[in-house]
Amino acid sequence: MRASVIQISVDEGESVESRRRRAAGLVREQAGADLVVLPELWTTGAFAYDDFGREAEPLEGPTYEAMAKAASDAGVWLHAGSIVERDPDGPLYNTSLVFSPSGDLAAAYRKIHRFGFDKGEAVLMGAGAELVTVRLPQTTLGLSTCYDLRFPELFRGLVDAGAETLVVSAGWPERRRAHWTLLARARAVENQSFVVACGTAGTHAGVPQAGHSIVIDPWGEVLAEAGAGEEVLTVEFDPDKVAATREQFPALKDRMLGLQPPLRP
Ligand SMILES: O=C(O)CCC(=O)C(=O)O
Repeated sequence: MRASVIQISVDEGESVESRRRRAAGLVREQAGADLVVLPELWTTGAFAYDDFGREAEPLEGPTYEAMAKAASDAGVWLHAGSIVERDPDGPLYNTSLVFSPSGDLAAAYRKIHRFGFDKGEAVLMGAGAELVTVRLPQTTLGLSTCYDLRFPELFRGLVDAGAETLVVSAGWPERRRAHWTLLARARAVENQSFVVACGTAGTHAGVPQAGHSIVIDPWGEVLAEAGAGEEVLTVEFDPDKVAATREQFPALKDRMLGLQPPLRP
């Protein structure tokens, strides 16, 4: 299986419209890949909180249109990263879109863990409530977005729902790059799954982005890692390695579910 991870640069100097055109062009160039992945909020930038309201779009808005067409032009499964979704009956959401090679929407995932504590995304957006997996011919994807990476129970839930390849679409800041790499590898090892983690390059809203998109196998080995700048990371991997790893080292079978807190403090 071949995956292309598009670590696009998100900088204020470029308009959203121009970046959308460029992203669509980069997706088209990946014809022949099985899976193409874009990062979180690459239209506005994950930290451009002031732009969220202005750039919010309905689910089937301009980014949806451009990405559906790019997926079908390239004939690839496309995780199109996330958009600021304006729900007509509710708040804004940080919503990831996955398209099939015919350009149909296969899944939408609303980010569950919002970043910012008591500001930014955490107050500007609503929280998703549903885990989302997507069945591809070669593997089952489990979807997550950026800050979700810090919450291992979300990934366990995805694995319980059948995920074998955990996709992390992110706009992770350079300041915490060490956490990004460490947590991505931990999620791969503990879940005996591939991790395909796609971040952004560039600087927006004064926040330099980490880049360093990374693809990790179920044993925790790094198959490919990007640098800091804009880059398309292309990697081949064997999806059967998930079943083989889980069989050879069946740690997931030793889970002790329903542990109780201590009886005495
Ligand atoms: O958890 C982090 O350090 C970064 C999270 C983040 O930037 C986000 O979720 O947008």
